[in-house]
Amino acid sequence: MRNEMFRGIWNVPFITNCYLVKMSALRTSNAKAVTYTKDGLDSDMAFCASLRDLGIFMHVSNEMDFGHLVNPETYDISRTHPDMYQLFDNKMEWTTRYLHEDYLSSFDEKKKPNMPCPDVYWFPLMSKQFCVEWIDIMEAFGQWSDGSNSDKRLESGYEAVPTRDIHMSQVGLDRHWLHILKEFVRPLQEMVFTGYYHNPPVSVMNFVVRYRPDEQPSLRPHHDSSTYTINLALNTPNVDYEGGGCRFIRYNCSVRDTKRGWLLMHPGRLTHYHEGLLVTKGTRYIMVSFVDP
Ligand SMILES: O=C(O)CCC(=O)C(=O)O
Ligand SMILES: [Fe+2]
Repeated sequence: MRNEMFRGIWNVPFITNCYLVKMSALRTSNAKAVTYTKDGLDSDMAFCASLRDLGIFMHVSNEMDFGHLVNPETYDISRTHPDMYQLFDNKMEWTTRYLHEDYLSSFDEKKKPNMPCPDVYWFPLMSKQFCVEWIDIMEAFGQWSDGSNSDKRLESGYEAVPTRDIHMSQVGLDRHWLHILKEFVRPLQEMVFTGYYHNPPVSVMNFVVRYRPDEQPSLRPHHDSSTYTINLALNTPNVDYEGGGCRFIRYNCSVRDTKRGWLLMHPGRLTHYHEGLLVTKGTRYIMVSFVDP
């Protein structure tokens, strides 16, 4: 019943926390005996006992979805977009809200995967709402790195190709992001890079990059320290910014028309030397992971 294998209405001896009352049941004269107090019983027990004594029936229904009650132990209203942090407490709603509506279509056997450049794959992953809230969370946190080579967040303290970025560990979303990698990204990877299996994917570098003309407008050619990299577009070219995109130098092939919520997946080294193209106006945001360094 709780897992919705059955839908229906059940007559039950006890209800608690939250209920709807048909007022006419309580407007009868004997309903005056309904009480929340009875020796030795807590208030819910006392209430239900008095309803039973009066022959007033209680029911539980799962015929309709009424939404959910948040768990106040884990729902942290001090966070920007606390629902984003509810992945482990409220998985079903989280997935409905934040996974891209076309995510599953990538697994359609009749469909050929999108490959905008050689061995660069392109999949819908996260919803528009996810992208909007993810950017909000980063901007509310606001502590973008300074783009220099020294980076205290890394074990080595050194970043060879620095970006202006925020790491997921800084905003308490690293566990959530690793779960996304394991549950949603890994199955896509297994489909296109066949025979490579690594579960769970390992990733220590998970970050949002911000490109702006007056801050960091582009990223010089480099390899990533990854087996494969994912690069998720969080906003939209020619709407939120001009220019931008990712160029794969060996193939002289660029992806400029990136789509919000879609990820690019490409090998990190050797063949996929790449660069971040110049943003000439506005702000471009991407979420990047170096998977299996
Ligand atoms: O701007 C891009 O799309 C490329 C980003 C990138 O290569 C990186 O962050 O390592
Ligand atoms: Fe890169």
